[in-house]
Amino acid sequence: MNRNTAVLNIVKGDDMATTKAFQSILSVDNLGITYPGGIEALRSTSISFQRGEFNVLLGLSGAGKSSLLRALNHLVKPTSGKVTSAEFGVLNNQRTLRRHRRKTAMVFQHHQLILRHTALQNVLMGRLGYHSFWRSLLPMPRADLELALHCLDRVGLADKALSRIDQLSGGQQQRVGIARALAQQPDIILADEPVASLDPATSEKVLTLLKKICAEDGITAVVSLHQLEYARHFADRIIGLANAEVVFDASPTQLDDTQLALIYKQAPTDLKKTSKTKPAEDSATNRLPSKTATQLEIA
Ligand SMILES: Nc1ncnc2c1ncn2[C@@H]1O[C@H](COP(=O)(O)OP(=O)(O)OP(=O)(O)O)[C@@H](O)[C@H]1O
Repeated sequence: MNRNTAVLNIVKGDDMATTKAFQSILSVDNLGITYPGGIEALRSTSISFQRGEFNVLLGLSGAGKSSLLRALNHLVKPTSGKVTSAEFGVLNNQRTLRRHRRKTAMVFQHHQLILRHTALQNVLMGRLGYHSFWRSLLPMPRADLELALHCLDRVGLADKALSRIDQLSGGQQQRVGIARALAQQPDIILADEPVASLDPATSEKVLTLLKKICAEDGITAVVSLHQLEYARHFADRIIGLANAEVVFDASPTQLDDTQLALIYKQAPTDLKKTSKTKPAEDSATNRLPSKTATQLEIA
């Protein structure tokens, strides 16, 4: 069943709780992204993201995941089509964009933290969007400090508040990245390959934390991943991209070998041979097994 049909059917059922669960928070309409030089990263794509949903973007390298994700707050400018925030409207002017960005936090693969600053100072950066340029030159208000400490506590790093980022492990750094996103008090978190630099055990911990926090705070997440097993495990909804187009958009339970073949452009029989092993099973080396579906995406 097409996802939109499924949503409509439920909404028609007049179940108010379910209707609320499917409230759109952000949508893209006929979105196209073409980079200078004519590389088409996204072709006329329309998607509606629902409040509180944990969305995972899957696809081969170059499929268009980062471009779509970054277009959601205009870090990449769409060439055609539009992005609409349910709260602030179409992102077609600076004022709307600023308001939308303030409530849309980003988590990056390489954290984008300032290494020689403390964890607390980095988390406080999440508050900058709430202050004027001039105000941000002064020490941050006490309420912001308390909020930043609370965010560090939620990611289990209260005791590292005064540690420099370059004294933390990769997993701890990413948790600081999540705390900084939280300090923004966002409605939406965009996470671009947030666990690509982490080992499997740490990746699972970071994704578990991100999912838990989003569920607790009703945050909508759009997360690009290269690991199929994590997508299956954590996503409420998987959006599969191939060749700059959405080729799959449904719950993980509907992602069968035929659909995977569309995303990874392989024959379903080839996928069967390689899609069974789970990433955590190769615990001896703490690396992904050499022939798992998780690596189909990386190929
Ligand atoms: N700044 C850019 N300038 C020109 N072309 C770009 C730029 N960024 C991305 N592209 C191209 O756009 C296409 C989509 O790239 P994108 O980074 O969105 O894919 P992706 O699915 O996120 O890939 P990956 O998983 O490797 O990050 C690719 O062909 C890529 O080379």
